[in-house]
Amino acid sequence: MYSVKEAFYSLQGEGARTGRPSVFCRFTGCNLWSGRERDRAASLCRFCDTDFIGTDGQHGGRFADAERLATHLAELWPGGTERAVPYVVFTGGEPLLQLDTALIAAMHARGFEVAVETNGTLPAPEGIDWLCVSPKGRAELTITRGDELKLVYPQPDAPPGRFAALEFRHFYLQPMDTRPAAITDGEPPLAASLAFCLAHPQWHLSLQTHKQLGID
Ligand SMILES: C[S@@+](CC[C@H](N)C(=O)[O-])C[C@H]1O[C@@H](n2cnc3c(N)ncnc32)[C@H](O)[C@@H]1O
Ligand SMILES: Nc1nc2[nH]cc(C(=O)O)c2c(=O)[nH]1
Ligand code: SF4
Ligand SMILES: [Mg+2]
Repeated sequence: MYSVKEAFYSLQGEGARTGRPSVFCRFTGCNLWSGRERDRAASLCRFCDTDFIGTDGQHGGRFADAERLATHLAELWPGGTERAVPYVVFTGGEPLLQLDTALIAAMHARGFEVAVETNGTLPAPEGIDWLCVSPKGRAELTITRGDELKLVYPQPDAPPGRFAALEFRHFYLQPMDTRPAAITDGEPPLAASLAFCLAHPQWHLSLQTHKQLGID
């Protein structure tokens, strides 16, 4: 059984594949925050910009097996795009609480490339085509290799230097959107991220372009 908060077709807004049309599957639940505002200040991840409670979002629901969820997600991909490789991004919440080899295989069988956005604290199943890890300063990172490391910046307890020697192909700083958590102290994230990237060119800037575009 899989619990999905919402699923939608949009453009990847972040990281190395920014701009790529993608089906997003947002799983319910996370291991670093309950999702309830009253628990935010005491959680391991405090700046989350996402509602991942329940299954009541667009195209959300509970799916009995991998075949049913894969069929549901594949229906969100537009027809008539013969030259595009279909692309699904599993996110959440924390997708590695639910994503398994059966679902990856079912998406591959439908022609999809499979991407994952994870906090990197849980083991990843085999077969993921694009792994994006976004470390959270207060949580132990157990995934130390992948395609892109996308660090929300600044996090006082997660300086970029801690991650710079890990085995990733791309290193991104993503300015923290302080609105969800009503964070008002500290340096402005965009200016701080820009300055850090210019001073440490291993790191590239990732903007959350979907927010600028006003899309999901
Ligand atoms: C909502 S998370 C879901 C996937 C997974 N739990 C994770 O944290 O990577 C998706 C992406 O949004 C980023 N993110 C969450 N809150 C953010 C914020 N306030 N500002 C910028 N990025 C944020 C996360 O770091 C992650 O890269
Ligand atoms: N357009 C768009 N791109 C995204 N990339 C990662 C997202 C996420 O919430 O994991 C996300 C999202 O929520 N929307
Ligand atoms: S950003 Fe990711 S790890 Fe942090 S609470 Fe949100 S879903 Fe969980
Ligand atoms: Mg998001």
